[in-house]
Amino acid sequence: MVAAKICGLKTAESIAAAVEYRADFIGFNFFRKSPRFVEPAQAGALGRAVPGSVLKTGLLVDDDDARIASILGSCPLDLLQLHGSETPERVTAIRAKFGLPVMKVIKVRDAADIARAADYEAVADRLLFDAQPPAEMKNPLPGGNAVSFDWTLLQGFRSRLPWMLSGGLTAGNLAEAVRQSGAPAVDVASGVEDRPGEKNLSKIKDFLEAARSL
Ligand SMILES: O=C(O)c1ccccc1N[C@@H]1O[C@H](COP(=O)(O)O)[C@@H](O)[C@H]1O
Repeated sequence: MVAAKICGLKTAESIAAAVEYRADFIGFNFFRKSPRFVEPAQAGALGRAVPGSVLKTGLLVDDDDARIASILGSCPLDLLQLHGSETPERVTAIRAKFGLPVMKVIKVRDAADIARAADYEAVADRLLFDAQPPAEMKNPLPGGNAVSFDWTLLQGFRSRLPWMLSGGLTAGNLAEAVRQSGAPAVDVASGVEDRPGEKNLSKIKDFLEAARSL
């Protein structure tokens, strides 16, 4: 079994499916330019239906303290996912100010990117490896682009921190992604959707069942 996070949830139905099929984490996306963006007040209301055993994650991209405080004022969260270019110093500051665990995202194209994870070992609580979008992609998001990287780059990766794999995962490629990377946990946004921002409940079920079967 690998732990699983379903990210970019913004309806009661998709949250109910994630809870029913035993997601370990759910993610609310607070990056305004994303098709998965959810208003913090709406996320706060949706979050009331999430049992305490499922960690509510807030996806943030290079937000300042005022915005993070404002989000947390409307939406209690268990984990902050920092998906921008936050430095180790910024991660330290966010963690100290808000008193919440932080998952720092490392965007991967080659082995040098994996090595950058070491910069966050002492300051983050978790790591998440996502793909860097290819240079030719037009208007990529900072994540959630349904793009994978070479999973074998993570083979033998060791960290004192718990870590997750993301980037272009689906129920169909999950077993191979976990086999090649050794990931103990996985995260998905696009791979459980019909269109950007539109979750498909059957795909959520299939993804979570696939994760539990590994
Ligand atoms: O999903 C988004 O719209 C998004 C926007 C900005 C930053 C990150 C975003 N999503 C995260 O990206 C990865 C990969 O997603 P996908 O499965 O390839 O679509 C995942 O960790 C999402 O949490």
